[in-house]
Amino acid sequence: MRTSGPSSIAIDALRCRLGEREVICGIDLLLQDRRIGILGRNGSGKSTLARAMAGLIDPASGRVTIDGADIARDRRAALAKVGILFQNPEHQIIFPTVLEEVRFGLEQMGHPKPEAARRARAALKRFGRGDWGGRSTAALSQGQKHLLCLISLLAMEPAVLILDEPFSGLDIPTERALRRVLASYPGTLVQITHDPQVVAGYERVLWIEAGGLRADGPPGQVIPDYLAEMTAEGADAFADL
Ligand SMILES: Nc1ncnc2c1ncn2[C@@H]1O[C@H](COP(=O)(O)OP(=O)(O)OP(=O)(O)O)[C@@H](O)[C@H]1O
Repeated sequence: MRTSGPSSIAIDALRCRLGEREVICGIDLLLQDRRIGILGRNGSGKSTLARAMAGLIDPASGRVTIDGADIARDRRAALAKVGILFQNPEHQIIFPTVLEEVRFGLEQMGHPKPEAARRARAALKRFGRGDWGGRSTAALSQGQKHLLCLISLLAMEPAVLILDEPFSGLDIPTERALRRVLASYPGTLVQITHDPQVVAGYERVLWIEAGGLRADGPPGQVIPDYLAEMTAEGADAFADL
């Protein structure tokens, strides 16, 4: 892999609107850690922040740069710098065959077709799926589709990989297999999750609340406060029933 250490993700006075709503309300962060978790309740703005970090949302104001590249404005740089894995692989897979799917991102990065095909085959082989090239993407199982999305992203060797709860709904062996693939990823991983356990071993955890940063620090500091608040709210809600 090209990347060997953490990238520098700079989020400056970021505000994002969806329709009439301001969903990210002024976030400033400098992230230089290899493993970063993002926690927060439903609707707090985690996915919107992730999309802005991947350059998929044009901020209302402020900006996100990764290693100096403005991710929303410089699409070619964005493709090399950052990849994002969504919860539903159906939203990510667009080609009828596996090889076309893996090759596409590489072509978008500017690799000529033969080089893109060579890299795509090499990536499939690296993950023990050298025989998948001609397979129909529609015929893959859910777990296989997740793996294909992961291989397609890793083939592009992004400096930063953002995971927007990609493994919810997978069975335990499939999730463990995909996590093993990710554990060896040398670049920066940003993992969005509701489950603090998933990011307990990470270097840094961000807690997003109502579009802002509620807490930021090592997991040992942020997770207990997050759990205490979520548990207390759960108890209150139950008392109201
Ligand atoms: N297209 C849209 N137009 C207007 N508001 C939207 C749109 N998409 C999402 N929102 C709202 O923006 C807020 C943040 O959504 P976002 O998906 O970023 O939250 P989240 O923390 O990822 O939530 P979850 O954990 O449920 O996935 C939510 O209140 C949501 O209802």
